[in-house]
Amino acid sequence: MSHILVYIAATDGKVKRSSLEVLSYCRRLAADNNLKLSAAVLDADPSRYTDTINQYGADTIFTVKEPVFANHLNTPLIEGLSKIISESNPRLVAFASTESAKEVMGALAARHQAGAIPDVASFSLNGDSVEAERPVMAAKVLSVTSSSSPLVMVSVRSGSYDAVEQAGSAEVQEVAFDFDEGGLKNILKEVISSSGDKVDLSEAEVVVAAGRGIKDAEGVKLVEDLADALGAAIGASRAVTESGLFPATLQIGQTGKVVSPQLYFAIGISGAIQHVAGMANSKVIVAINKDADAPIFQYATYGLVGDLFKILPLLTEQIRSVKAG
Ligand SMILES: Cc1cc2nc3c(=O)[nH]c(=O)nc-3n(C[C@H](O)[C@H](O)[C@H](O)COP(=O)(O)OP(=O)(O)OC[C@H]3O[C@@H](n4cnc5c(N)ncnc54)[C@H](O)[C@@H]3O)c2cc1C
Repeated sequence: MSHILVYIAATDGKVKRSSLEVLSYCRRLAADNNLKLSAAVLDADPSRYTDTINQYGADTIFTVKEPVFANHLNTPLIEGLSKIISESNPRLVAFASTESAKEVMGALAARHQAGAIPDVASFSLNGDSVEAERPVMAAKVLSVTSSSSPLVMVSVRSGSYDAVEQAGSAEVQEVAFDFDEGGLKNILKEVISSSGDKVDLSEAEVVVAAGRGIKDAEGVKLVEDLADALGAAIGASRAVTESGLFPATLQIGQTGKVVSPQLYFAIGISGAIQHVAGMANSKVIVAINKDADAPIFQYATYGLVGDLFKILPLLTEQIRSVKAG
């Protein structure tokens, strides 16, 4: 029986939530189409991830163990996944839309003559064809794309599906893999963490995002205090990253990161369509803005109309005292 293969992205001992979302959805898709579900994890020590993957009901977990994967380079990843695809012959390969997914998926699709549909918000398998919806033009329009290739690859925007546990008893298959690092055109010399990235923005459950309304260092401090009280990741609008108040790596939106947390605070953000394109998938959106007509309130679950410089200290204090019990 053919299968759906899900690539599991994992770093520092933690599986990316977006990969578990894709795996959960593919479990349903596989069952509906009489296919098996497989997961692939490639790491210096993949065994540290198999228990977590097993909580999401895969039939098989392909593991590839190689020290080179510790460096997070795309070339060995492409080679390792290519080997799994050649040996196991899946019907569909699904990725979470992470930073490297487009390059890895593009290279694999070219090599295996597969149809590739990147950055989808939803997809389905109908007989011979894979059909997907992709947000385009700053998410104003959904384009429907389909591929009837014998092998199709998709990458899925984070937050498109829920990660739903269903414990399984997957068979773990170790795939033999030899990689000659001498052939690498890129090498990783050093990893420098960004100071604002205490919590990984793309994977965060709670995001506190700052807009131009925060104005200056005092506003930055208020946003940092709220994020600290909530254990949240900090994000920002382009107006703020361009002003230098927060680094460009924290920008959310069409030309920044796409986030899909359980809880999103939009602080002094007007709600321009280019910003909304990066956060509209958030489950609960709380907007704080002094302008009652700001477009962000159209997307907000809860809206607070008022001066953020007055609201944030009170909110942070309340959260701290609730957490302190
Ligand atoms: C091609 C293109 C790509 C783009 N990509 C992105 C992107 O990826 N991400 C992105 O964010 N933007 C992007 N933009 C820019 C986008 O169009 C907006 O200009 C930007 O999002 C505005 O940021 P903002 O909401 O922080 O600022 P503003 O629109 O200036 O809004 C500031 C808000 O703060 C409120 N405010 C001010 N003072 C206070 C106060 N004391 N208390 C409470 N509220 C207050 C105001 O009422 C206002 O609503 C892009 C634009 C283009 C053309």
